Amino acid sequence: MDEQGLLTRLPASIAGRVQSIRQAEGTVTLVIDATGLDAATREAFQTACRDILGEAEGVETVRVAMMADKARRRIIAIGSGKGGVGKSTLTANLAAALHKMGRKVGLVDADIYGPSQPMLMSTGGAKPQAKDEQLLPVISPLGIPMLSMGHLVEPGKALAWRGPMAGNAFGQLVDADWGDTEILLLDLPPGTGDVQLSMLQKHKPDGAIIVSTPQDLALIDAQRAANLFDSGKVPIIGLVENMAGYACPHCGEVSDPFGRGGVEAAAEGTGIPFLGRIPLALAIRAASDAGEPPAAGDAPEGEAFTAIARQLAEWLDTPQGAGA
Ligand SMILES: Nc1ncnc2c1ncn2[C@@H]1O[C@H](COP(=O)(O)OP(=O)(O)OP(=O)(O)O)[C@@H](O)[C@H]1O
Repeated sequence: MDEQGLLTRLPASIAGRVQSIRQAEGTVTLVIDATGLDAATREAFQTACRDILGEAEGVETVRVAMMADKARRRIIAIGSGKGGVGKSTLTANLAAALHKMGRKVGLVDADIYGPSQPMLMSTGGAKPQAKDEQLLPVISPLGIPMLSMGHLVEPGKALAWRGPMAGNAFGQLVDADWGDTEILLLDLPPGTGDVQLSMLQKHKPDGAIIVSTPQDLALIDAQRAANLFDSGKVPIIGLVENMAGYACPHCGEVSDPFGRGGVEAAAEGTGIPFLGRIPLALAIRAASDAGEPPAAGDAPEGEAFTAIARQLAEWLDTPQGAGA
């Protein structure tokens, strides 16, 4: 029986609340909107789903996830095996694109080596307030709540931090008062050492995106990042290739200074989804330096970011992304 067929078996009161239903190898996974339901009704809905769908042909297991009234906040980490590959640029633009799509997105810049989000999001110099010992995020000109290591310490000061220290400061950022933020994007420090590991242990993200440039060396590092997330049991949403092909601003010819297709091939080899490529473009760098993420506007250089943000949004709506 297909998913639609399974859905019709459920009473309308439950079926109307089903956010997603997926069936694979005898397991049916349901995500149900539990807004306004009391504990007894939730329990009853879960039991009914298990009983009714468990009787359908070919169904062995029924998994039901109830999304609480206040949607659970999902943390998505953006990582890279090495620095300078565009991890922060991607994170800022994913935040801008998701915000534009109407998602309640916030941004944590955990990059102690070079916190660049204050510049990318035009919040340099802002000092976060605290209430009851909890930090209050700074609101960017785009309306995106954010906190950065750069808001907490002077440039360069956090560089010598070791894992536990960085982990504590990071905990303060993630445990801030994020209000109704539903998606928290996490700009991780580049690399795969104890600093990153301690951050993942402190707050396990719900999913991770890995950024790489097309060079072989960057790809080897990206594989290390994949191993780091695997060992922390963080699902990898996919790989993004940045600085892929250079469009000459004078003649328009596209060249591939770092090769082409390497990240996609690497993704294929490891079974990690490939989310897309972002060209190396002067306009991206100029907009980033000006604190105006291109994905916030309608300029063509924002499109590649928006396409990736759309895939992230889709992943978040799957049972796995919903934490089912
Ligand atoms: N697609 C792109 N086209 C042009 N410039 C880019 C692109 N992506 C990133 N850059 C530029 O490359 C530099 C490094 O980018 P970014 O700071 O995002 O990298 P990163 O991986 O976060 O680095 P790190 O975390 O090591 O500081 C920045 O100057 C940024 O503007």
